[in-house]
Amino acid sequence: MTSSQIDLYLASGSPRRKELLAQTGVTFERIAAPVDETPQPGESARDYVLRLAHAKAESGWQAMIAQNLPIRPVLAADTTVVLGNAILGKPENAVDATRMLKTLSGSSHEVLTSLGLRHAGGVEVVLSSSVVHFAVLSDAQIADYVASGEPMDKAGSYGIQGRGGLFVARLEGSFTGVMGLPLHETAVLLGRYGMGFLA
Ligand SMILES: Cc1cn([C@H]2C[C@H](O)[C@@H](COP(=O)(O)OP(=O)(O)OP(=O)(O)O)O2)c(=O)[nH]c1=O
Repeated sequence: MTSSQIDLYLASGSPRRKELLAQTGVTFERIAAPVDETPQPGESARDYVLRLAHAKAESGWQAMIAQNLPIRPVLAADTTVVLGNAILGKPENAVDATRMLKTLSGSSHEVLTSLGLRHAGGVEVVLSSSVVHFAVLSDAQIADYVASGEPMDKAGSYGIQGRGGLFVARLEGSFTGVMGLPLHETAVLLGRYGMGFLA
């Protein structure tokens, strides 16, 4: 593929986002976009997740400029699990993953995924919200799941697309949004800029 055939950059290290974005029919390259993911004091989960998508897209754009790369739009996303007032990000270790899974067991939580698209005219952000109902999990099920390693790089310490899907009794919303990149919203956003299958 020549450089001029590439539509955009994906500012994400997430393998899920790479796999899902390919389904929208766009061609892309990844670009590294490190950002500090610490929530600000008193920040709501919605404000937090939108701020991070914005910051990741902007960081990718600045990396493109700094590296003298061809100018293209930059897409980024952020996924956060919200339980009551608590924002659950990726676990720090197995103990943290166990703690999160115990709080999610037998209750419902919200999963927010924000998209940020940085282009020459500025940044556009979009939010996808889903409600996930978890079954009651036994201590042994949680210990087994944590030992599998699957929770470690995932917000809320589970992956709906993997073994974590066995814990999901019901989902209201977007399966791909929970997984990290809501396909419908992504395709509509990119389509507005003439990219992908919904252009
Ligand atoms: C809830 C849930 C999250 N996740 C993942 C998606 C994201 O990769 C991760 C949330 O962390 P994010 O900070 O959104 O993303 P990331 O650090 O993995 O990647 P990047 O910032 O470079 O784009 O959790 C799943 O894979 N399945 C799930 O069911």
